[in-house]
Amino acid sequence: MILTVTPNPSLDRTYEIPVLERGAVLRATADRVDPGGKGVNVSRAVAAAGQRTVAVLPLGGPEGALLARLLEELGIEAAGVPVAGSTRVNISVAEPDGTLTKLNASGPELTDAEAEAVLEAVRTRVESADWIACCGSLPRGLAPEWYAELVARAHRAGARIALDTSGPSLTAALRERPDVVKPNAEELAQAVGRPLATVGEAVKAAEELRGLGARAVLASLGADGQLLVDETGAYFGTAQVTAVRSNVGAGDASLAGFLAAGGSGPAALASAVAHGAAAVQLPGSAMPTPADLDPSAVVTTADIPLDRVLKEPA
Ligand SMILES: Nc1ncnc2c1ncn2[C@@H]1O[C@H](COP(=O)(O)OP(=O)(O)O)[C@@H](O)[C@H]1O
Ligand SMILES: O=P(O)(O)OC[C@H]1O[C@](O)(COP(=O)(O)O)[C@@H](O)[C@@H]1O
Repeated sequence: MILTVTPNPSLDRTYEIPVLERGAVLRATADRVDPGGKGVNVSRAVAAAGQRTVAVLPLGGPEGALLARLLEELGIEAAGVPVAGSTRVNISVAEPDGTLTKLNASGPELTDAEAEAVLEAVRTRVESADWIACCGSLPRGLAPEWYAELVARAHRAGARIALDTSGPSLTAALRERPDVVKPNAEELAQAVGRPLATVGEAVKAAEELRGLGARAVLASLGADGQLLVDETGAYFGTAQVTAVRSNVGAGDASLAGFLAAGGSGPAALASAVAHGAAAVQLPGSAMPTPADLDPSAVVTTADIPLDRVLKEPA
């Protein structure tokens, strides 16, 4: 079972509009609402892959009730922790040329007791979890060390941890030796405090995160593919994509693919790349099912193109 933890989940509302004009009244041509937050998306993708998952998340207010209902409709088991504040709504505005503008709310402030209740919900399920994926930003009220505490407690209980977060909460958790961290290029650059222009610079940065405590680093580099750096070496994976429709949640789909394929080594990297490539070809934050995957479009290699200039430097 893959347990996910999303301390700051969301309802993701996507509006499609012809063009985004500041200061104007804009009419949407279509809109949709998806259950969101990075761990929730990982659970959606793991469930779509046909594997068992439980999503631990604080839920509050009418938005929290709707999020719970949407997860139920998808058949995803949610371990909801009731909180006083309302679950946030994040807005994405999608234009026909593929430009996506995102507005993420800060979400409710959690009390110390609510934050502890989330950790407790994890503790009671840790024994049945093959992996615990801890994902996304921390809501107000949680100290930057909250993920570090979660990693430490889960490790003491014998679980493996995948961590997808950024900034101080990533840095603080590294010393507790998470089994895999999944930064995107921007988060990787931020973590090492310098820009990344080539695949080789990204490999160096990932090695630095290992030096700081991460056992393995799965770095997603947007259109440039993905890197896995672990104790056996470094591997690079790419996949051909014909048309990008929405990259919302592509990193979450990748992490789900990685964990669903065992969570280590080049075969798991190939699964991560296949899931990322499939996710960007689907609308909104839709997560790929096995029918959407094209493993034949994926190439992985230990012969890393170190000098390759990143299309999206970070
Ligand atoms: N423009 C793109 N073209 C092809 N693949 C993409 C593109 N954007 C994302 N992907 C795939 O999805 C993965 C995750 O996307 P990325 O943007 O790196 O993560 P995140 O969503 O965490 O920011 C990439 O490593 C890649 O496999
Ligand atoms: O926790 P954060 O960093 O605010 O991000 C939350 C948002 O990220 C998502 O999980 C999507 O991930 P990406 O923005 O990385 O594509 C949305 O479902 C959610 O609205």
